[in-house]
Amino acid sequence: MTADKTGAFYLGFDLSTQQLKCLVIDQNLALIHSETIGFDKDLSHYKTTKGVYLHEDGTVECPVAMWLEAVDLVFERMSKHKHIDLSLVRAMSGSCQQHGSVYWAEAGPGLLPKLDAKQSLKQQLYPEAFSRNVAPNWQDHSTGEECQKFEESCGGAAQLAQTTGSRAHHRFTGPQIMKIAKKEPEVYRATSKVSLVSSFLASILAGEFTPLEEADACGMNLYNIDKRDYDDKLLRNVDDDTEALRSKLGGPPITSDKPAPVGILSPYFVEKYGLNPECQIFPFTGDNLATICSLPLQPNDVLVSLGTSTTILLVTDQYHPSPNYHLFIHPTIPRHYMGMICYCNGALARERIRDQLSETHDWEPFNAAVTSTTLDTDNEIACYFPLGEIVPNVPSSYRRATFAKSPDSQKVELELKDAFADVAHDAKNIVESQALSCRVRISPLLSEDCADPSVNLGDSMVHFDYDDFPLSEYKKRPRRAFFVGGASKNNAIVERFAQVLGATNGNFRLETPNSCALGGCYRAMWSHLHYEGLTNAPFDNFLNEQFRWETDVQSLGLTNDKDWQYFNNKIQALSELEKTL
Ligand SMILES: Nc1ncnc2c1ncn2[C@@H]1O[C@H](COP(=O)(O)OP(=O)(O)O)[C@@H](O)[C@H]1O
Ligand SMILES: O=C(CO)[C@@H](O)[C@H](O)COP(=O)(O)O
Repeated sequence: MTADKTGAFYLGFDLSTQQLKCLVIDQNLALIHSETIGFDKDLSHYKTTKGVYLHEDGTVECPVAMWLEAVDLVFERMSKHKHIDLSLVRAMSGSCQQHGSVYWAEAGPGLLPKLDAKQSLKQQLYPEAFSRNVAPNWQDHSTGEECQKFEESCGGAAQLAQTTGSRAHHRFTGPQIMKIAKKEPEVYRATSKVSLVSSFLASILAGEFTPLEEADACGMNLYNIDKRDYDDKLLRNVDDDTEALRSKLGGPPITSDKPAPVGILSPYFVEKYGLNPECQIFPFTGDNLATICSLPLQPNDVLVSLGTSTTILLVTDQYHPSPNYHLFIHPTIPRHYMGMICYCNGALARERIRDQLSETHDWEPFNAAVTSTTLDTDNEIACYFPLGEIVPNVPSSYRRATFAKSPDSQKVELELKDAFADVAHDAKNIVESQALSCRVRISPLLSEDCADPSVNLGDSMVHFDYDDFPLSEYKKRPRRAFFVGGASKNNAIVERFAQVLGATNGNFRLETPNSCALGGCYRAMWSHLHYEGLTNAPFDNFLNEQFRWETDVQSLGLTNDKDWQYFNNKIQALSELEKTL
């Protein structure tokens, strides 16, 4: 398994909420090894619960010293592994939980290049290097006031989304830094630099402070995506002295325009763990952004994650922001964006209906209803939100209706119902309406040339979230759809989603439990080869050619046009139904 001396290894990290993971791939993109440090288990002296400290006021934070220990521990374990020759590692990259921030003291950045391999990272950096011992975590929801201020400062949620790609969110770094500047002014004054978790880890590995990475910086509510610069109006929410804040943020973020290392691996790791002294460190990014780098996703491809929540990630060249989803600059494809739509009611809502059909929690009766060709739901539409929903942004609610086209206009008329004929209808309708909601929300993010010329939807107007659209907007179909997460194992659910989304170039299922760390490996490899002049292929083409299609994905075939068109009829009905929520 050890690569020969002419071979190469690439490392991809994932510093997530509950663990630090490191994956090793070889030059053929084959996974060689995966090492995990679980925070609660391996570093139990920090007494974290699922990697964090939870406080009653909604504050959620992580101990920075724990992350330093985890970095030493992961290398220590890998250096003892007889199948991995760490001297062959050419490059590293990776991802981290998004939005979290690390606060460096005046002395901090200066300590990084002086690390002594005979001592640990923690001994040398903690606590002197930091002005704060803990980093806010993305689950924090203590910044309500700050979020309100952010939205007011630029004219509301829609305007903030227009400028930064997202409306204000508790977890976003700008409101988090604002809270610290306001409630802990002495800490803020003592802070010389602020890192995102991603640039913190890159700084430790490179042995020097490295600026933020632009794609991850879009998760701060501070970065003006159009101007590709921090927005002074938004910075002023945190600090009137915007120049001082820009300096704390480490100057302009690193862009994806041309892959270049943020540094060479710190001699600390070379000496201590036998790594290659020429190993290049490439920018680290947020975990969702790295996930899209784990697949050969090209513009207009979508990744549908059917986990506890449903999350859609897609690559787009369309900057069409909305307060209901997020847009980030793409980490590796210039002039492209990653759209991210997070639904709250995914698997758990489906499970409730499954359990009404089966006391033993068996999916079979649910699946039989979803795939049934005799169960007539043609004129039914419904929403099932046992929890408050993000998309659309509504409180917990259930709505069922039958619908018909009005005889004298293009309008659709609904008749609200308390229940359908039986629960089997709910099973079919929940999967269809969840998928249809995804279809209408991704459409504005797909390129104009994704429109299917063979269909005519007319120009009646429909309303979703903050926008009115002509129905013709929904002629667009994604290129390819990739399904991941727990429910992607279920053929009935995945096939229905595939029909509704109507990808034109195929549907695929993946088994990628480590997708963000894998994305880091691929980014490290491509960046290294590109930087050394060994490839000039753009990231998406490079990965498309190298990707291990036979082993890493299962093709689910093409969507039948008629199956996709069947759902055209329900778009107006869904729009009308959502108006009643
Ligand atoms: N065979 C199945 N059919 C339908 N749903 C399933 C199946 N297996 C798992 N799931 C769903 O997957 C969900 C968990 O997804 P998973 O990706 O493992 O979790 P997470 O997003 O929390 O990492 C469960 O809540 C369950 O509803
Ligand atoms: O906040 C977000 C995305 O906006 C989360 O997706 C976190 O980035 C998740 O981190 P982990 O649970 O993977 O650590």
